[in-house]
Amino acid sequence: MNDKLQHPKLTFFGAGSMAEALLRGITAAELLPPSNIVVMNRQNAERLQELQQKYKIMPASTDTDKSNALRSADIILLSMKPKDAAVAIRSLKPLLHPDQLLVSVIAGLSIDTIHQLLGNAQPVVRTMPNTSSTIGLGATGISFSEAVNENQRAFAIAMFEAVGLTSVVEEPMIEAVNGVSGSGPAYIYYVMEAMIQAGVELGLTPEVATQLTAQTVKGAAEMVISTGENPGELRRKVTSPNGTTQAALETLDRFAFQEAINKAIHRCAERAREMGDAIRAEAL
Ligand SMILES: NC(=O)C1=CN([C@@H]2O[C@H](COP(=O)(O)OP(=O)(O)OC[C@H]3O[C@@H](n4cnc5c(N)ncnc54)[C@H](O)[C@@H]3O)[C@@H](O)[C@H]2O)C=CC1
Ligand SMILES: O=C(O)[C@@H]1CCC=N1
Repeated sequence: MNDKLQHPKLTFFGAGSMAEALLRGITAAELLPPSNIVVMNRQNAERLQELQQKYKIMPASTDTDKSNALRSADIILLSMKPKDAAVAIRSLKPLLHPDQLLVSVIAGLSIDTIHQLLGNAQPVVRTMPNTSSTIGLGATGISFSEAVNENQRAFAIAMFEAVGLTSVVEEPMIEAVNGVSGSGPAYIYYVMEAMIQAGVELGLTPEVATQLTAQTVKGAAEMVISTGENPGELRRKVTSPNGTTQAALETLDRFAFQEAINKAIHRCAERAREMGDAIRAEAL
């Protein structure tokens, strides 16, 4: 990897919750000196000051600073909401040079739509990370446009490996990644909310119910990862015949729990495609 990409200049185009999750993970992993990182948003200067204080990065709040941050970046991380993507990416057209790398975390936004908006075949890395990147336990699907060179590919993978598990997939699989792991933390939080509520109804304090729930989820995940056994095998080891767990699982089946999760994930992927189509309609 040439020196330029060993310490590339990285500009965050968007400074919201996903951007901060990556920023925290990347700075904690010391992948880049904070002085190489510039963060910009639409207009919230206070937000930029907060990120500068927390991560020692450089804010870009004036129009001149923003243009300079985009022109001089080796990598631009597109981290605005899908509804804002078309306008933001079009604004890049007069600023980009051919060897700058765009890295997108934007749900639904395809590489081809980015190319349509820019009118060129800019090197683009399309990803679907999740907010667990904040603590280095992220799960990211990553795909590449043809123009991405080996150094850019290696650094992009290193960026997301710095914040968790990274899986190279063909671009059409990114919506499936969105359904399973991009939005996945929210499904687990939803289950945890219900577990905590039930624990409190049964007499536990909210603190104890939360601690027991969090440790149970963490332990179950670690059992899958460290034993190599699949969730079904591990579930059966918990389920004593006619015992307490079987009674609980039968209740979950009566409420079509697994079917609900399955349909939610398919709907999530479908929504990502809908959002991508909406951005593409703006690009045409
Ligand atoms: N939140 C999550 O768990 C995940 C989010 N994503 C994707 O990350 C992207 C951002 O999501 P969030 O961080 O949740 O949204 P957010 O609303 O928290 O942050 C969006 C940021 O983009 C900035 N922005 C919008 N238009 C801009 C413009 N024209 N110029 C400069 N900055 C602009 C906003 O000021 C804000 O800082 C979305 O596309 C989402 O699909 C992807 C994976 C997970
Ligand atoms: O809910 C969303 O659209 C974003 C993308 C994946 C997680 N959050």
